[in-house]
Amino acid sequence: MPDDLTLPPRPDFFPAPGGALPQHWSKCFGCGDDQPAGMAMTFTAGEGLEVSGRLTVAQRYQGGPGVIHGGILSVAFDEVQGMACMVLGGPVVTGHLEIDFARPIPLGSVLEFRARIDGMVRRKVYTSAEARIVEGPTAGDTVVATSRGLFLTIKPEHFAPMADFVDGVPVSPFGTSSL
Ligand SMILES: CCCCCCCCCCCCCC(=O)SCCNC(=O)CCNC(=O)[C@H](O)C(C)(C)COP(=O)(O)OP(=O)(O)OC[C@H]1O[C@@H](n2cnc3c(N)ncnc32)[C@H](O)[C@@H]1OP(=O)(O)O
Repeated sequence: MPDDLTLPPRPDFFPAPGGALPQHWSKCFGCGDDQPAGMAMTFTAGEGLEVSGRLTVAQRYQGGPGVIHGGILSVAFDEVQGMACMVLGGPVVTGHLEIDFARPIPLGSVLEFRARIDGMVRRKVYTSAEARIVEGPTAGDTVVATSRGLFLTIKPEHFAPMADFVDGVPVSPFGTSSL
C-alpha cells in the first residue's frame, strides 16, 4: 500500500453502528433481494469505517466435497469490501481482489465478514476483510479466510456503455449518486 493514504470521514447519511446497510443494487448477485439465483448477503454498519456482512453457505455453493467453493467466498469478500466503500457516497468498482483461504468452510455454516477502508489516494480505495464461522459445526473465533481489495471510485457514466444490457433499474442507496 502507498505511504500517502488518507481515511475518509464517516458521513452523516451512513447508518449508526449496528444499523442495516441498504442494498447497493437489488439485482446484485451478492446481495440483491430481486436476484433469486443470488447469495442474499446482508450487511450492517460497524464502528468507524467498518462494516460486517453475513452469508449462509447453501448446499449449492459446494466446491470440494462438503465445503464452500472458493469463487463463492471471493464474491462474498468482493461484496463486503465494496459495501465498506459505501461511506464514500458514490459508486466504486473492484480493480484488484486477493484472498487467502485459511481453513475449510463446511456447507451449512454461517459466515461473518468484517471489512473496512484502510486508506485512499486519489481514486484508489484500499480495503481489507476477514471471515469467521459464527454458526455451524466448526464455529469459533478462528479467522477462516482473509482478503485485500483495491476499489476505484468511478463516475456514474462508467456504466453508460452497459445500458443496453441492464436487467432492472439501478437506484442510489442513499440518494447520493445516480447509481
Ligand atoms: C452510495 C453509493 C453506493 C456505492 C456502493 C458500491 C458498493 C459496491 C459493492 C459491489 C461489489 C462488487 C463490485 C464488483 O464486482 S465491480 C465488477 C468488477 N470490476 C470491474 O468490472 C472493473 C473493470 N475495470 C475497469 O473498469 C477499470 O480497469 C478501472 C475502472 C478499475 C480502472 O480504470 P480507470 O481508467 O478508471 O483508471 P486508471 O487505469 O487510470 O487507474 C487509476 C489508478 O488505479 C490504478 N489501478 C487500476 N487498476 C488497478 C489494478 N488492477 N491494480 C492496481 N492498481 C490499479 C492505476 O494504476 C491508477 O493508479 P494511480 O496512477 O492513480 O496511482
